[in-house]
Amino acid sequence: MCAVRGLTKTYPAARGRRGTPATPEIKANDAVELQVRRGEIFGLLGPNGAGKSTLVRQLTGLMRPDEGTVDILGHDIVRHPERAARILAYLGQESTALDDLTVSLAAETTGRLRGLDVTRAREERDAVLDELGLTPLAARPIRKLSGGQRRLACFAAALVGERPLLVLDEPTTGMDPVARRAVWAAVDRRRAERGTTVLLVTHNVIEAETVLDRVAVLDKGRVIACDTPAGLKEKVAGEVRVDLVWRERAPLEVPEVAALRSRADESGRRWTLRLAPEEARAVVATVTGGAAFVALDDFTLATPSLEDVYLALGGGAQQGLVKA
Ligand SMILES: Nc1ncnc2c1ncn2[C@@H]1O[C@H](COP(=O)(O)OP(=O)(O)OP(=O)(O)O)[C@@H](O)[C@H]1O
Repeated sequence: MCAVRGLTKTYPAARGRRGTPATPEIKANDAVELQVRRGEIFGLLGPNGAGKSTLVRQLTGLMRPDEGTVDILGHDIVRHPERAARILAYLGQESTALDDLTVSLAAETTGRLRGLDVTRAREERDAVLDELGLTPLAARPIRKLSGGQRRLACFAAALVGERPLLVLDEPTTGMDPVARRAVWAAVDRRRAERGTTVLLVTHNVIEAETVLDRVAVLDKGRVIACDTPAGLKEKVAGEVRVDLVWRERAPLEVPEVAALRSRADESGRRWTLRLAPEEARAVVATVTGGAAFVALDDFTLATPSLEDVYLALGGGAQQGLVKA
């Protein structure tokens, strides 16, 4: 469906103007390889600045790579970037030229631009607005909507005049749970009924875990892991996550607690530890008995989530985990 080989993109260095520092060149994508299968919901996960948006802008023909190839449904997108618009729908992070239109007209116009006749464009517009619960907002200009509503309206427009590949860059940012569910239901429905393939950029690992078939983790422009969520989780399967929430503060006067501190990620009253199962048992025994227990508000033990994988991989410290 979509094959990316050796994709490399470097943003050139910029000389600083008066008072502003110069910026060095940045290799935003470094020999990226990806294979997305038909009908798959494929995720691109990675920290800020990992190179996800740069990658999708090249896949969608909006930016030319320095090196490498992008093949989507047999089309060479690097040589023929204009073909991308015929085979994929792209929802970028930025607001679009549609912002000045009403929700209804944005959806209809997108359909018309994609070659639908007026009747068909209006039928699809009405169906998609209804599906996403946007009918009450149909007459409102997109520019005057809330952030989450605007995002949903742009998503709706992207769905009119169906394309076999949907490329969504952080589609649910700013959305409330009802809108998020509507988005994932719409994505799932298209995949089930029409075999639509979805490439999804996200930071939201918890959300991603439930919708993705496979995920590539990007860090500093390179793919450092690519597998199913379950496959990725196996890589940290030896670990258990222990969350300790203290009532007011950690009882550092208890030597066992003080000894744990260097291994904990601290966030307010919460300590998060990633431990081998037997260590986790020992920690639970310590904090649920004696002086530490008095200071403890809550604790949980959990098997690894995709978020743990993301954190384990995100630092780029475990590059040995790459799996093609
Ligand atoms: N137009 C640009 N000029 C110069 N550098 C850029 C440009 N766009 C992005 N970069 C740099 O390239 C790197 C990759 O950026 P990119 O936007 O692709 O990351 P991302 O993974 O999409 O991040 P985020 O999750 O924050 O959206 C970053 O270091 C960024 O600062």
